[in-house]
Amino acid sequence: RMLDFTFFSETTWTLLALCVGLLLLYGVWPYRFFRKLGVPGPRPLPFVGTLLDFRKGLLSFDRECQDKYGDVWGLYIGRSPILMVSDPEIIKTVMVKECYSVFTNRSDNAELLGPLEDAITVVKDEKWKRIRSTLSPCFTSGRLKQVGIRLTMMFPFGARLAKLLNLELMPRKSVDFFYNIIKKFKDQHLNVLLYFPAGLTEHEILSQALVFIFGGYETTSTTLSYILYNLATNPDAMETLQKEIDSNLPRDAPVSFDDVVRLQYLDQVICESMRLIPTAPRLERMCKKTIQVHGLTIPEGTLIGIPVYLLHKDPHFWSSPELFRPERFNIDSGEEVNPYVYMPFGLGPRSCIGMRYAILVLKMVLVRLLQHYTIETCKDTVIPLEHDWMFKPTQPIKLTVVPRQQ
Ligand code: HEM
Repeated sequence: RMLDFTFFSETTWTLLALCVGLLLLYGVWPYRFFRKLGVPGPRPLPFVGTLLDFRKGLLSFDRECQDKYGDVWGLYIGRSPILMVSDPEIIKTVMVKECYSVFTNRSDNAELLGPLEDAITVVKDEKWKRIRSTLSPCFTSGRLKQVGIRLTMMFPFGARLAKLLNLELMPRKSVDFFYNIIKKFKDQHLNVLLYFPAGLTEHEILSQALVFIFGGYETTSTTLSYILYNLATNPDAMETLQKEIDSNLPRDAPVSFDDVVRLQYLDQVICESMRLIPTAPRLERMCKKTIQVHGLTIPEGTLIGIPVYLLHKDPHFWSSPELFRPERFNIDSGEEVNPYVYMPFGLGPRSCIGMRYAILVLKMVLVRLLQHYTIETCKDTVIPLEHDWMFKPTQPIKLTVVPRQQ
């Protein structure tokens, strides 16, 4: 049946067509951005940009782009451009050299308001510098030594937290929930404030406490499960590690900070696991001032994306990148690690503040666990590990824990 065009008047049709036209124009308007800059990249679709390409998987998509366009390419997350960079020299400038002057902040994250608006991860410029320098002394090795053995005892509490935190994003309700718990705790035990250096307001202190719970717990436990997965699928490495632990530490004595620092192979296992499966597969920095970097003009307001996962597996920088070979991190191995293509905890002044603490926790837990158990694969273990587009394992990681003979 023919459409009845007389249903609307001519003027209405014209207005409708104009609206649709304007809507489409609105949808594709931002896509001039990289064209103007001369930066190549996959063709974006109206409104969604290049988001649908993520269905191919983060690594395959980034690898495909790098193969086609080189070390600098442009993507669109919806209508927002993101300039992807995999060139070590540009990465060095963005993350380290010009961190304070140009690339100080991450993207604006409108969701993190309320209790988290003062969080060190989201605050900007001078405020970030003040909070960061106030918190940094909490993470020196001297402070970590004080924390020492007590660390491992915090895990049962953490397990309960994990259940509550098993949420995709950070819904306001649960953020408020934790904020109130910490506030109550603080009000009842005023002396905990003594552990915090002066210079932060109460809201700022509580925000940081929240960030440490949200940002520190999940990352550490995810990293731990990847390490156990890599050890289980590489039994030779597991055996070497257990030998190192057994020959250096008595089985039932408490494990100290100095004990775990001495274990070199343990350190290499952690480094290699975080190379093969980085917990944070991409990093970002916002450009706050137009700048020329190695011949590339980056306009103010451009978001830079660093494809960590891609860099960690780039055959230009790693031999047999798909293999789990902790030895490559041995200083005597003769294999050089380029610091600008290896960044499991980020890079430069805005890198992870909890890195040393997290590594200490991982080492303590691994030592205690592997003294008494061997981790093995079972029929339900998915090999190789598959990730969804959000970089979460598509299937839960299932392993067998076998008690060792005493
Ligand atoms: C294995 C566990 C962890 C991993 C893999 C990890 C990884 C990261 C990464 C990749 C970043 C972004 C760095 C960048 O943009 O250059 C980051 C930032 C951060 N992490 Fe961690 N992290 C871990 C544990 C922790 C822990 C235990 C804490 C707290 C006690 C923590 C606190 C933070 C904070 C506060 C930031 C933001 C720093 C800033 O903006 O100045 N992280 N982390």
